[in-house]
Formats: sequence, structure tokens, C-alpha cells
Amino acid sequence: MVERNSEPSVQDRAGRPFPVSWDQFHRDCRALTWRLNEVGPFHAVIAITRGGLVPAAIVARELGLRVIDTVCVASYDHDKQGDLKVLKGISEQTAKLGGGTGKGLLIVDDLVDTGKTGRLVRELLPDAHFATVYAKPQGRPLVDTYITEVSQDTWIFFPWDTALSFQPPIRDGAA
Ligand SMILES: O=P(O)(O)OC[C@H]1O[C@H](OP(=O)(O)OP(=O)(O)O)[C@H](O)[C@@H]1O
Ligand code: HPA
Ligand SMILES: [Mg+2]
Repeated sequence: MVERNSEPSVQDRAGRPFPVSWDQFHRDCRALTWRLNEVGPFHAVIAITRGGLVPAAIVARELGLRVIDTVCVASYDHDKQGDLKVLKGISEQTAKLGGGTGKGLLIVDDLVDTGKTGRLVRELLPDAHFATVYAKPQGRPLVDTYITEVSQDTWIFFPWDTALSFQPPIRDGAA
């Protein structure tokens, strides 16, 4: 738990931890690609940084796509969501592939939570296909394809944000 002021963080409010291992994440990305393979073909993959970079690499590999671009968005400072900022949009070359509206482009992110990030990127590329690995109910309507839904009060811990650590035995008070 990280407290920077008296407000509970999104993660504190979320309560339910959902740790995801690298193995599980890889399996979920492959499951996502099975679905996307039926929707495509796509001209390019666009990762929403930074969380979307990992699933985008796996999905692109599985779909045989080599054109990969990024939309760089900053919102959560660890677990507190601030104002959204687009730090970088897609390149002119990728925009051309999508005919200006994103048609035939595949946007990938690790998850949708409130949907703020997804909404912003959809506004930039309204005709693109938006895929995430995980979805919470508030953001789910924005996503075209996802694999696993978790409750809004779940906090997903991704493998690139975590490390193995000792856990005290349950009888000694472990959660
Ligand atoms: O649906 P929302 O409520 O907008 O939340 C979802 C976004 O939040 C996380 O990114 P974050 O902004 O934390 O940045 P990161 O990908 O660089 O970790 C996650 O990777 C999604 O992009
Ligand atoms: N886990 C990690 N990052 C996030 C989440 C989450 O559940 N929601 C928004 N950003
Ligand atoms: Mg992100």
C-alpha cells in the first residue's frame, strides 16, 4: 500500500488482489490472439504504453504483424489516476495505413479499468479495433475484444510490476 496523502488510492479501494504470472499472461495473450485472428486481418498493431507493450509484442508475433506503433499515454501515477496526457500519437505512416480513422488497425492494452484511457485512444482512432487482455465492468463497453473480466474492485498485479517474495504462513496471520 502506498499512501501519498489521506485519499485512499484506486488500488486501496480496489481491495481484491489479482496477481498474474508471466505464464498466465502469455496464455491469456495467446487466447486473445485466437479471437483477434477471426476478426482481422490488421495492417498494424498499436500498443498503448506502457502496459500495452507486452501484450502487443505477443499478439503481433502470433498474428505475424511487424508494423508496431505506440500511443503514449500517462494517467496513473502508480495507483492514482491523474489527468490523461497523450505524450505521443501514432506516426503519419501508421495513420495512412488506417485511412486516417484507424480502420484495419489493432489497438492493444493490458486492461481497461475506468475506460478513460480507452476512450481517449478511441477518439483518436474511432474505426480501429480495440483489444485488451483484461477488462473491468466500467471500461468493458469500450473494448471490442478482451479475454478475462474481473470485478471493478479487483486490482490486477502484472508480472512486470511485481517480484517473488516471501509470504508468512497462513496460520501466522498471512492474508
Ligand atoms: O481504464 P483506465 O482507468 O484508464 O485504466 C487503464 C489504463 O491504466 C493503466 O495504464 P497506466 O496509465 O497506469 O500507465 P502504464 O501503462 O504506463 O502503467 C493500464 O495499462 C491502462 O492503460
Ligand atoms: N492494475 C494495474 N494497473 C492498473 C489497474 C489495475 O487493476 N487499473 C488501472 N491501472
Ligand atoms: Mg497503460
